[in-house]
Amino acid sequence: MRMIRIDLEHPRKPKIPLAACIGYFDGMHRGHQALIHRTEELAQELHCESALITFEPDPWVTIKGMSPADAEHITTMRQRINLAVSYGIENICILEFTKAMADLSPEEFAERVLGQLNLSGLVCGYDFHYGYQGKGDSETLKQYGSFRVEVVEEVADGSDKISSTRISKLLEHGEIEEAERLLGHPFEMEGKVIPGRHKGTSLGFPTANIQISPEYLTPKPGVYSGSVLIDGIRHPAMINLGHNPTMNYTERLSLEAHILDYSGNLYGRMLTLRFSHYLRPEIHFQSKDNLIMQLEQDVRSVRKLEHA
Ligand SMILES: Cc1cc2nc3c(=O)[nH]c(=O)nc-3n(C[C@H](O)[C@H](O)[C@H](O)COP(=O)(O)O)c2cc1C
Ligand SMILES: Nc1ncnc2c1ncn2[C@@H]1O[C@H](COP(=O)(O)OP(=O)(O)OP(=O)(O)O)[C@@H](O)[C@H]1O
Repeated sequence: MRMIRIDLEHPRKPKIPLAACIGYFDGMHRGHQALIHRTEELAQELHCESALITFEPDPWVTIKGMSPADAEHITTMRQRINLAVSYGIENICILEFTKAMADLSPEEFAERVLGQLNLSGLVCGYDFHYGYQGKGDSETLKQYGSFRVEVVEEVADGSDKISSTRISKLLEHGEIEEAERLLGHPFEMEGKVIPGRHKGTSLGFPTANIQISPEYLTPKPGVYSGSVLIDGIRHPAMINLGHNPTMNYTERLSLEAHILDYSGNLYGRMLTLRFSHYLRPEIHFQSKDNLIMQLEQDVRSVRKLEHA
């Protein structure tokens, strides 16, 4: 995989011709995957490499002045890149999306930004808009670009388009199975394992505490069944996104996982928590023993759901 960073101040031109798709691609859902698939076909047809063009930061941050911490996503930039590569994309082009770039007219954007990319073909969705006030679309791309433009029709599920917004809402309501169906892959949150307060160990349920990237949206707080991949082995896990009211209340939401059938030191490692089912809300128990009884019940639920 090759990373190509594009900005307005330092124009450059990669030597290899590219067939690319363009967008923000939060979640890399089934609609986005349709674009990737078409891009790979086009790359073969035009004898060039495949690429995905995306923006940093989120266009909402640049255009609407939203703070980066308020722009919440299903996937981090790192996950979007890894997913694109896992679906076969060879080059990732990141546009440094400044106010100056956002203010370019559709014609200027096609020339000064896309013109830097040695494009033979460009794939976009039927509703893709770009350029100052979103005035550009696939027709202006055909008009101003010196490459072939392909438009992918709407990928819908039921009567509605599959969209990042639709999937975000499902996650905020804890509807993990439905989110996974529209994503076309499991919902996962990744982060570094940081020290907790060692209360979990005293309960008989040690946990890996995950540093939550500010890039993420907040899924519905509560307890989930899921799994974690460690050294090539997938372990069932029970995940808590909450405030730990019984043992050690924390103001900020904490994300932690008790990994079944695993003992070892995970501090400092990157872990990817895969969410598969919402189990229950977090409960403020009257005693430590009641919490332990509930956690034992949660282990049984996880074993059943994760077939472990
Ligand atoms: C799967 C799971 C479910 C949990 N459910 C609850 C709960 O319902 N109520 C609660 O007060 N704490 C709950 N906790 C939090 C634990 O009580 C405990 O505070 C935490 O695991 C200790 O974290 P530490 O590693 O920072 O010491 C849960 C933890 C896990 C891993
Ligand atoms: N369901 C879909 N069907 C077809 N094309 C889509 C679909 N969802 C997004 N696209 C296209 O994929 C590209 C990347 O989408 P991007 O995430 O930038 O925009 P979006 O339309 O805001 O996505 P979403 O609606 O999922 O938030 C764009 O060209 C967009 O038009």
